[in-house]
Amino acid sequence: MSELTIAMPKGRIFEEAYQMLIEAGFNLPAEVEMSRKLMIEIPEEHIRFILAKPMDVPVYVEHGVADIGIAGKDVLLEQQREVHELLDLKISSCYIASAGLPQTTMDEVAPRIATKYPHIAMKYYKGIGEQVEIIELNGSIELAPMIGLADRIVDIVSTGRTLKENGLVEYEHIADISSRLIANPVSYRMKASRILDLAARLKQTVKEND
Ligand SMILES: Nc1ncnc2c1ncn2[C@@H]1O[C@H](COP(=O)(O)OP(=O)(O)OP(=O)(O)O)[C@@H](O)[C@H]1O
Ligand SMILES: O=P(O)(O)OC[C@H]1O[C@H](OP(=O)(O)OP(=O)(O)O)[C@H](O)[C@@H]1O
Repeated sequence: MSELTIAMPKGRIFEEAYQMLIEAGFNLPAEVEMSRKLMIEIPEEHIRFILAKPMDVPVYVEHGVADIGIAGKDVLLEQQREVHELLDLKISSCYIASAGLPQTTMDEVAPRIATKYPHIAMKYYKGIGEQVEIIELNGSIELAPMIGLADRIVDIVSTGRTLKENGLVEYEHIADISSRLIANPVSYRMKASRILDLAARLKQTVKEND
């Protein structure tokens, strides 16, 4: 059996993705969930996990050091990498929206948009014919309009709690997001049967209304 290297995102996607693999019948030790190891071999399953930052998963897969990986659609839309998207796992569901202080307009010549998704934001505003200035941040995006750094933000919304607690309102719904199974195109050809088997088993565990 060929060996499969799987890039898993650390953080909020990991637990749900890991549970899906277990439900799909993979014999994975609980140690994987607790461990601080960044590379974990599971010889009985001919699987090796790489635990990466969520934004880096498509990098490992594109370069072929991981055959497959699990990544948020937000990351895939932002990075536009050469990877195959095989399956919507329907976990870590959320959406990307624009938001800002209540009753503000976008009247400025080039409104300032704070985001950690500069490509998604630029593409969205270009698509609606709005010229904007993008201010790239790495987190706590909601601070930007509160403190006068930006007119709007483009960010993930899940429960809406962060917006609400910071006195912001949502303006535009930009894209629905969930986690996807992705594959390196060469691995997909060379290890087709293993990858297709894993994708089919995972597909059976997808919860339609997650
Ligand atoms: N509030 C949320 N609810 C559900 N899913 C989310 C939420 N925020 C992000 N996600 C999804 O989970 C993915 C990873 O989020 P996570 O917060 O673990 O990573 P991150 O923001 O890169 O974190 P960090 O930089 O803290 O490691 C995102 O790419 C997105 O697909
Ligand atoms: O609608 P909610 O359920 O409140 O979730 C949305 C928040 O979750 C994410 O932040 P995260 O927790 O990843 O922190 P960050 O600010 O460091 O990106 C996102 O950037 C929002 O701030």
